Amino acid sequence: MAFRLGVIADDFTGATDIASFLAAAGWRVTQVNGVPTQALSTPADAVVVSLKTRSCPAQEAVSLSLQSARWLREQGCEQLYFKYCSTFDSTAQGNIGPVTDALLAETGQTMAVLCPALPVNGRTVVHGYLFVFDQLLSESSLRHHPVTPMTDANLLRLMDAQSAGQTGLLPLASIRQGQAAIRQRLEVLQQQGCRYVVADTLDENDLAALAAALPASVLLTGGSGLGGAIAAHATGQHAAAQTRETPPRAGRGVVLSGSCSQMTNRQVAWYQQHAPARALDIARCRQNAEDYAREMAQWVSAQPDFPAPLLYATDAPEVVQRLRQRYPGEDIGAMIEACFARIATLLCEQGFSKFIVAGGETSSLIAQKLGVTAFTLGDTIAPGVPWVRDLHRPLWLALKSGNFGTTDFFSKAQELYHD
Ligand SMILES: Nc1ncnc2c1ncn2[C@@H]1O[C@H](COP(=O)(O)OP(=O)(O)O)[C@@H](O)[C@H]1O
Ligand SMILES: O=C(O)[C@@H](O)C(=O)COP(=O)(O)O
Repeated sequence: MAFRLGVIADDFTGATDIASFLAAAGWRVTQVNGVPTQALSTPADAVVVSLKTRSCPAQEAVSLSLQSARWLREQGCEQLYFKYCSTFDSTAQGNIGPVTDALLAETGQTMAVLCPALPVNGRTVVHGYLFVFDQLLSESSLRHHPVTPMTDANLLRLMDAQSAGQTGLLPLASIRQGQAAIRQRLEVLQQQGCRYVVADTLDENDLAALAAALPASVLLTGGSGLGGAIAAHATGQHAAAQTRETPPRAGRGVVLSGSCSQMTNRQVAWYQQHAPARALDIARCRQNAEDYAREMAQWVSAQPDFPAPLLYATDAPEVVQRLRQRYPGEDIGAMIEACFARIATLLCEQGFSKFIVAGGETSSLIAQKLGVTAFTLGDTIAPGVPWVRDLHRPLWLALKSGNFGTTDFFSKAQELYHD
């Protein structure tokens, strides 16, 4: 069963993000979680594999990405797309570089394009520097990310540091001259020995120009912007008129926030004014994770009058930093993720059917521990954040990337419920 694009996403929020953009262009999208073991059974234009490989050891990320690539190609995928964060979230060791290198070796392609830009959410690339709205990545709140702090905005330097080859630039001037100039520039860079090409991108027109010009011989990597543009180029539509499923009002829900991004801090502060909210006590969680998770799940359960109480670990960068210093050498982030995942599992066992989750790592672990193996796409709450439903049961999730959505996001998600 041939299909156009096989996407390997390095976290679950990123996967639902790109799936929503591909679907918005009118493509049929199948989204599976983890390396699939069974053959594809439904016709699709794109298949998205969600992994949790952004911050795990590079070898593990490479292995899971290669297994996914092989499965996608066996199923008839024409072109691979490695989806990572629009803010290039990675460490000096990876995992964007090592996974890109492995995929190049696997496909026999000799060049990869790097296009994290997502203009609709303020991510642009100019002269190879990544901006978050009007701030350089390294001056934005992403410099304080608890797991992958981004302290350099130069994508060429970042890629050179974590990969085996050399990176060149496809400048805005070439992109704006159109297909011939783009291809010519790629050839020149190839002759100069570049394996990776950072694409400058300011707006949707630049993404469209790239989508039209990039040859099949180039490995596609980046954010959801280029993915959406490729689908739109194929269908001729940007926003296909489609009605998508939304969660029912009936059934209990919860908001679990494990992101410490600037936007999530605002969203948590806003939502605390509208619903019962409780902060995770990290010290107690550290002492006895199982008992503490049970206590928190009980607290959520004991708020039956509210459609979605909030539990959060979300905090300001200086608090996160202090916590790190207090427990040196401990992976506090992973411990908090595990606590949220346990709470989600306990609530699911009690019949909770709607989970609104903030944070990519947090969302990935929760979806894995809830045993969700495939999603079906629902309505979009904010650009890049759709509701998704477990393909096999009436369990709904809204998996929000740290920095996506407006201040009232958690309420906006619930405004889409249907009677
Ligand atoms: N108060 C806190 N102190 C330290 N780490 C935290 C705290 N709250 C959350 N974290 C961790 O920070 C990380 C946030 O990453 P993630 O869930 O991907 O959010 P984002 O989408 O903002 O990147 C997770 O590993 C989470 O467990
Ligand atoms: O591309 C993006 O920005 C998102 O899809 C994404 O991957 C964000 O990651 P998190 O902020 O860690 O959720």
